[in-house]
Amino acid sequence: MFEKSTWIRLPRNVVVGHDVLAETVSVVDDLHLEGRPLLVTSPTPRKLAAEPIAADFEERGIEPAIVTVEEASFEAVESVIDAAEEVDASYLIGVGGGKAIDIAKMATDHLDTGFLSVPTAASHDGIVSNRGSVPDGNTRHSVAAEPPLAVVADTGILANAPWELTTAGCADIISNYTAVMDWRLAHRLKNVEYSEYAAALAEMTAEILVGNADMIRPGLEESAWIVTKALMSSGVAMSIASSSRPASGAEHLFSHQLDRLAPGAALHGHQVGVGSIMTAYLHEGESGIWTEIRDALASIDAPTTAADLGIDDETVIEALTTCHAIRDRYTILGDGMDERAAREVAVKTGVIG
Ligand SMILES: NC(=O)C1=CN([C@@H]2O[C@H](COP(=O)(O)OP(=O)(O)OC[C@H]3O[C@@H](n4cnc5c(N)ncnc54)[C@H](OP(=O)(O)O)[C@@H]3O)[C@@H](O)[C@H]2O)C=CC1
Ligand SMILES: O=C(CO)COP(=O)(O)O
Ligand SMILES: [Zn+2]
Repeated sequence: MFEKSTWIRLPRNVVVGHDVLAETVSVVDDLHLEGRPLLVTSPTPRKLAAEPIAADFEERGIEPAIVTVEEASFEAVESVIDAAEEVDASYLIGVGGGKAIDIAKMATDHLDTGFLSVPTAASHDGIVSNRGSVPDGNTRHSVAAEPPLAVVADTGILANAPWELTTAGCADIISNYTAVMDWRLAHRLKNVEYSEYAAALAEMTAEILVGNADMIRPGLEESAWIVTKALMSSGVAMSIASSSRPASGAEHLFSHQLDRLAPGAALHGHQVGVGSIMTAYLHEGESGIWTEIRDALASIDAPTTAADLGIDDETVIEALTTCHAIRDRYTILGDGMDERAAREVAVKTGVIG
């Protein structure tokens, strides 16, 4: 008897383009959301986007509340939950980079309300996904969460964000190549649940981005459009899989370990990009796509070496040889890399000197 079932949760509206920030209230109307919104933002995006959105609500006679978070932490999530209860918020709107959006996402999970995602930086694929990532003790990887009810991605704001944030988002997408390689390996060796649709979508997202890498340049809204669509697709792949597997393999384990060993040294996407160069080499060897991944990252000024990340060689080796143990997720790293082997792959790929 066929008993399989799945529940794929996706945003109802994804609005991307020039000046769409001004459509946020209309997006709320289209969701038939009533009551008072709580805007969750951080200092820079507050002026850029949260306050203009608040003004639009006020013009409609709705008095939004705004809470500003300074760092990604569970204390910040708690403060947002308290603020939402205090103002009796009907729904949340995360306005900012990954920090503001993920804190809104995690708080929403607790409050059982919906939230909108208004990214001001195309810095990683959490802007539309059903995954939330707030550092929790030693845990740095994402946990299951509700995807946003809607996403409003203003390409003008995204194009004017610091270029390094956009290249981090690009690198996070490019790393889908190796994430899917690990997912397929885990499925073949360990019978890990696998979705060809989610894998194909995640891989295609990386292929399209790499194929358009030469069109991705600072300050161009067209570039922001390409990157944002890729981040959306990657987030949808995670929602289809109900897992971050389509977008997170050994390259992410490496990055999460760097978050512990060298906190704040580099952006998430940049770390996973460098990790992807090395894990692609582990999967396919000298003649594999590791050089294409490295060259695609280099073509958009994303880091390709430890030095580019501002992380010393020994920390890279320590992360590479220990990161297999931080999560129950089978990857090409198996039960852990030998130090000499780690040094060899890091040197051969040019990641360390
Ligand atoms: N859910 C998921 O799948 C994932 C979630 N994450 C999470 O996302 C966070 C990392 O995302 P990231 O976006 O790098 O972090 P932030 O939200 O901290 O943004 C990075 C920096 O960019 C600034 N900023 C944001 N938008 C703009 C803009 N338009 N113009 C100028 N500056 C801007 C922020 O300002 P300010 O300092 O004022 O905030 C901050 O200094 C982490 O908390 C991580 O845990 C990471 C990967 C995956
Ligand atoms: O960053 C992510 C996907 O790009 C989320 O992956 P993790 O589950 O490894 O945190
Ligand atoms: Zn990522």
